[in-house]
Amino acid sequence: MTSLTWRSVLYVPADNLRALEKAQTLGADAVLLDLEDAVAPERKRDARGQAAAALAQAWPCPVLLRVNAPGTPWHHEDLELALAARPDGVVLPKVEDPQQLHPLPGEWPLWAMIETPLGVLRAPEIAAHGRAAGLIAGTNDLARALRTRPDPERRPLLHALSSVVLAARAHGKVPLDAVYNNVRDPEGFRRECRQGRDLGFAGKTVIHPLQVEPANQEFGVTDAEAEQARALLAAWEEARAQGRSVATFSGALVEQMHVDEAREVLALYTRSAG
Ligand SMILES: CC(C)(COP(=O)(O)OP(=O)(O)OC[C@H]1O[C@@H](n2cnc3c(N)ncnc32)[C@H](O)[C@@H]1OP(=O)(O)O)[C@@H](O)C(=O)NCCC(=O)NCCSC(=O)C[C@H](O)C(=O)O
Ligand SMILES: [Mg+2]
Repeated sequence: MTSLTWRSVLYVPADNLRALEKAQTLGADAVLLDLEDAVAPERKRDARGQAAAALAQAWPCPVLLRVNAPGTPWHHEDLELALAARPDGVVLPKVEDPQQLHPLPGEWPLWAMIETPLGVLRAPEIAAHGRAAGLIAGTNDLARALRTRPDPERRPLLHALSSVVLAARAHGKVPLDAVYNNVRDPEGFRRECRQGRDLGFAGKTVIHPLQVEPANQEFGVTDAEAEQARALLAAWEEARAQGRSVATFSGALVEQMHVDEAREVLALYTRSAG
């Protein structure tokens, strides 16, 4: 499954051995080993060692490594680990400038976290960077920096979330939605997944085993959606065979972009099933 079709990306604190073991079995489309905010300063070294051991194992999915930000005391050693252990990608927190991606060694794809006001404003330049594979929204840090009030509908953050999607999509990169902190609120989690999907995010970052399958469902393609896409394509083929340039399906206009979208839906459906 390519990163274009990651529905769930599971954060795992790299100092939590049990979580590292468990993460291999949970069905997330990708796993993100965290050396940053989920790991206390005095545990960074242990976390690095455990991340190295985890990356040496065979995983059923791609594994990303979130390093500490440039300018922190841990950044260089985190990068050395990344160079040696070769994760499938490196996640850089609190990116505010594309220049921060330039000096990074290695050849792994970079995932830039957009979680500060400046990061949001510069998201287009960051997404345009050649090594950026995608943008990840970080609403815990962003909400704090913006001094927003908590809002179950994320209204104070909608502009920023859409900016992340817009910047990533403009440059053909993958936008991943932020985490939902309440791991015991399945309804709220699903609601936020649906909102993220409506906004254009490709998938969601998650923090707990209970969030993996719901994210896979909400960002995946249902049997009914696949059937709908097939029927639209059939209506299109029929119209084209009759020499018409446009078609209607269920009473609505169908043009080439709807056909492209239906093909994308079916490709995602096939990849998710496999
Ligand atoms: C949120 C948690 C601290 C909850 O922990 P806990 O209450 O201990 O969970 P449970 O007892 O329900 O756990 C049940 C079992 O599941 C395993 N587990 C828990 N979380 C994970 C995980 N992320 N990956 C794999 N396995 C996990 C437990 O070990 C239990 O296993 P078992 O012993 O077999 O029963 C905790 O879930 C957690 O630490 N989550 C990750 C937190 C994290 O990574 N935070 C950093 C990213 S969030 C962020 O801030 C993004 C961004 O930067 C921003 O600014 O927004
Ligand atoms: Mg953060």
